Amino acid sequence: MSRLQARDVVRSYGPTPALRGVSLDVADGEIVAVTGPSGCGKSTLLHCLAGILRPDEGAVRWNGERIDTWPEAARSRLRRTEFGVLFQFGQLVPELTAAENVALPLLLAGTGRREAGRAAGEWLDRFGVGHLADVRPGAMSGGQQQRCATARALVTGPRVIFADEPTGALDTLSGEEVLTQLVQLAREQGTTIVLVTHEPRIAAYADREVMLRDGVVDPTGLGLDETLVPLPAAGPGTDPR
Ligand SMILES: Nc1ncnc2c1ncn2[C@@H]1O[C@H](COP(=O)(O)OP(=O)(O)OP(=O)(O)O)[C@@H](O)[C@H]1O
Repeated sequence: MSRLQARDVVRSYGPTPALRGVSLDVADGEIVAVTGPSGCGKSTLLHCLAGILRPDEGAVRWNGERIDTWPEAARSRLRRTEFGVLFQFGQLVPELTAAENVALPLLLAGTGRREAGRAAGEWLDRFGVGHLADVRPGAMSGGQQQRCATARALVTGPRVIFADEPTGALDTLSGEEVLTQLVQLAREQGTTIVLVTHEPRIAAYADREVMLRDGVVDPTGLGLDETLVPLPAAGPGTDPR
């Protein structure tokens, strides 16, 4: 079943069109990579799906309900509960320790301090950074910060993780390690992932790749201009039989 759906989504920034009519269905537990060249609208689509941006036209549905028409407070609540977001730079709160950062979404959702602390420790352990529980982001490597940020995105048990180039700031090895862990944990819990990336190696972790080009889904899926794709020869005299 497709629990997350975009229908004919159009979005511009002033005079600049970013999405020119994108439809996408994401099934429960599916891992979808959104790829395409720089500026093709990947981040805008992710932000529209996650309820961060509102489309100018079209609809975004979650569980069959239109969320793009919800007021900001309701969309923001959705992002604290059923949705989780993860960006290129983990955006950890610099004044808080790793454990406090990971516990934060739970505390905001009303979980008690003790339970939030316990869950934060458990998630930091799962990402191999339990020993950094009392360390602040400034004293961690980029990879360690991103592991903490990933733990924070998963701690509330979201149904969908929206990740925008989540490993883009890391070297290849650290990036793939973080991603492997994210994908493995998501698969264990049946969490859906919508992942924006321009790296084919990263996209290969997904079940499916959706390629955008100039604000629309590329029907060739190859990033090629359809008019340049050679068609099989046809017509009189060209029948290969
Ligand atoms: N805040 C903004 N203000 C004005 N134009 C914007 C803004 N954000 C994006 N755009 C424009 O919208 C289009 C789509 O941008 P978007 O960031 O969605 O693409 P992208 O595929 O994610 O790009 P990249 O891979 O470079 O991050 C681009 O032409 C971009 O310049």
